[in-house]
Amino acid sequence: MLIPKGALVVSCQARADNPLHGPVHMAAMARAAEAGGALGLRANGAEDVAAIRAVTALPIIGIAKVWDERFPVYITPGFAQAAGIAAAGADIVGLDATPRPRDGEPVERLIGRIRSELGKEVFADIATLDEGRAAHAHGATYVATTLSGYTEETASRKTKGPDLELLSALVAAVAAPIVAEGRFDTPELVAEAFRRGAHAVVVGTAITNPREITRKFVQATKS
Ligand SMILES: CC(=O)N[C@H](C=O)[C@@H](O)[C@H](O)[C@H](O)COP(=O)(O)O
Repeated sequence: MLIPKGALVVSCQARADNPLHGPVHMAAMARAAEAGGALGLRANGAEDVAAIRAVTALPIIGIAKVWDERFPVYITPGFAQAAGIAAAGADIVGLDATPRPRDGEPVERLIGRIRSELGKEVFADIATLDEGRAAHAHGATYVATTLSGYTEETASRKTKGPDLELLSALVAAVAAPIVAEGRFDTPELVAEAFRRGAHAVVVGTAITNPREITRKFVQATKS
């Protein structure tokens, strides 16, 4: 299933150190997001994807994060991870589509194999306009601003807010549905992304991470 135009996609992820870690909490989070009007979901790991698949028919962007200090790429670095989340019920496979070193085949080959061998759409997380262009040329269905500010080359772009400039540049130059993701943490920023031509917007932390939301409020008690 594809992500409809104008969709709010909610990313339901909690790392191991987060009290909400685990498929039971993430499936509940996904149900809450759907009840609130989300038209798509993003989730990490086969367990969480399977638990979410069991409670919703919404399109799921599945990713599998693997941290390995030898490689900077951690979002679905190889075909084995992609196959795992596809088998768990993801409709779309999300992956790091930057040309950085990864534990696996080059990203262009990975995208091709996900499409031809798994029959899944590909959601390309990128950090620059050139990476967006390349991901589209390699056959990614969606191109998303997810990694802006999180790669060495773009570290200076990790401002408080999202990378709206990159979003606009991608919309102008890449003939694929462009998804706004990364630090879209207010309804106003979501509206701004759509004004700039985003196909969909993915929101994570601001909706599904109560620890971070609480920290923001606590900060206000100290200012
Ligand atoms: C850089 C990276 O690893 N981003 C991850 C990708 O899956 C997640 O940690 C983010 O929460 C997600 O992209 C949504 O963004 P935000 O939580 O800012 O709304």
